[in-house]
Amino acid sequence: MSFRFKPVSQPSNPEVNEGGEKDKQIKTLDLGNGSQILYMPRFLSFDDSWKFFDYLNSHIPWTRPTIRVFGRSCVQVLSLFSFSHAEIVNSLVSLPEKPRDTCYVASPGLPELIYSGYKPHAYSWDDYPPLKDILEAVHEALPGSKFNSLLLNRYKGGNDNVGWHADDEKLYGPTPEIASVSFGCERDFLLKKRPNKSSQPQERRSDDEPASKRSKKCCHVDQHSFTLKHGSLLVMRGYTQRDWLHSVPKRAKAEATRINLTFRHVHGGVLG
Ligand SMILES: O=C(O)CCC(=O)C(=O)O
Ligand SMILES: [Fe+2]
Repeated sequence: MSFRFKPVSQPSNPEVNEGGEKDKQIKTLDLGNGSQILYMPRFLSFDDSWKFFDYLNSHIPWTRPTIRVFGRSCVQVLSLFSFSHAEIVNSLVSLPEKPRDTCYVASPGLPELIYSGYKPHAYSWDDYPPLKDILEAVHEALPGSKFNSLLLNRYKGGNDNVGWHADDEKLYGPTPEIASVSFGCERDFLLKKRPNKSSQPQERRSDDEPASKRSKKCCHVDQHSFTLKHGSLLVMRGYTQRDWLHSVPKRAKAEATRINLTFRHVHGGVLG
């Protein structure tokens, strides 16, 4: 199964902030010190994006890894030896290890991905042809980039989320480029600067300003937020994974499902 579709084309000058036509809009955000974000709200058309959403929702082998924990009070856990084997087994409950469904797709011969202590099975692109169509569109929009792996996330409502983290695993190299395509329910994507180890404020600050104002100024440039739209593409580049954290927080009002694809390049495989 493969979809024919037209990616919304890129404006001739991708450096232009909020380029001419609404369809072709690209926003670039320079985070400083060699980190950049690029955002195309209408990367794929509305209708194609719903086709992809329906396909992915029903065909991807989504899993939500669980951990088995003893479902009694902590005090009782301390005296586990007083329970029979059957009692212990009956008391085990499964808790979600990740608050969202995930799946991993990768080209053959790549080093295994291990993240947050979890080693996902690597599925093949050939099993899910529409993923190859989306990959092709991403490559077309980002000339010179080459992605060979994909982490998929499904958020089945406002409780599903991803906490603050950076995708800074060694196998992505020192300056990973991550291309993130979103379908379905809009969710907030937050970025915040990692604490500066030297703890020296980088901005000039005026000491006769009230402290509340100073901290407001400081936090303003150290945090950014995007509402990731259906069919959008967000790219994290340069040192974003080294210097910034990102998250998709819980949102009580986001009742519908969102599917997100994050394309990455793993070093050291057949494709190098
Ligand atoms: O869902 C998103 O937009 C972000 C997902 C993410 O950060 C990840 O998979 O590492
Ligand atoms: Fe991430």
